[in-house]
Amino acid sequence: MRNGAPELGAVDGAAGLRVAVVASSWHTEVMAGLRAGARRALADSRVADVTEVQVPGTFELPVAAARLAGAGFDAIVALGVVIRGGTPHFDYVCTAAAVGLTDVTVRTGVPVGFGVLTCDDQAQALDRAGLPDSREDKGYEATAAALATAVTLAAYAP
Ligand SMILES: Nc1c(NC[C@H](O)[C@H](O)[C@H](O)CO)[nH]c(=O)[nH]c1=O
Ligand SMILES: CC(=O)[C@@H](O)COP(=O)(O)O
Repeated sequence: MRNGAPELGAVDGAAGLRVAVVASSWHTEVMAGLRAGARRALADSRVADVTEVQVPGTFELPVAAARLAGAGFDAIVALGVVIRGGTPHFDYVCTAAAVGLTDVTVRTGVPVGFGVLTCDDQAQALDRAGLPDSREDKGYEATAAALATAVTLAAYAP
């Protein structure tokens, strides 16, 4: 079950896009799945111009996305994994990432795929990581969303 998400597949018209994938470094097994899912989505859509940037944590995704959005990329994919601990820190990291990435995409007009898992535990994260036993592939989903948005909005250039 994919919770109503659209079917995953190639994005027509995306082949010539210049795309940056920015990934955080926490929770390496889950992150490997998200990054692989993003690469599958890019390959399915025949996107060849791909730049990968790594940051320490999910909190650092917005500043990296902002810098990349100003560097001429057509779409950005932000990948991160935040797993709840014993304090409210989880809420602050997740909110900062969501608000920060939203600000970047709206302010710059560059589509940003939100590939940040915000999970209560490791099992939830693994189930959404696009790994062999995962039910969902959030890395693929976020990438396909960014590509599709970039293609759609190209017709409405500012
Ligand atoms: N707990 C998680 C973090 N925390 C680190 C922050 O993202 C940030 O790097 C730090 O506060 C320094 O600025 N990051 C994740 O990506 N995932 C977590 O579960
Ligand atoms: C989401 C996090 O930052 C997490 O590592 C914090 O764990 P804790 O709340 O136990 O400090």
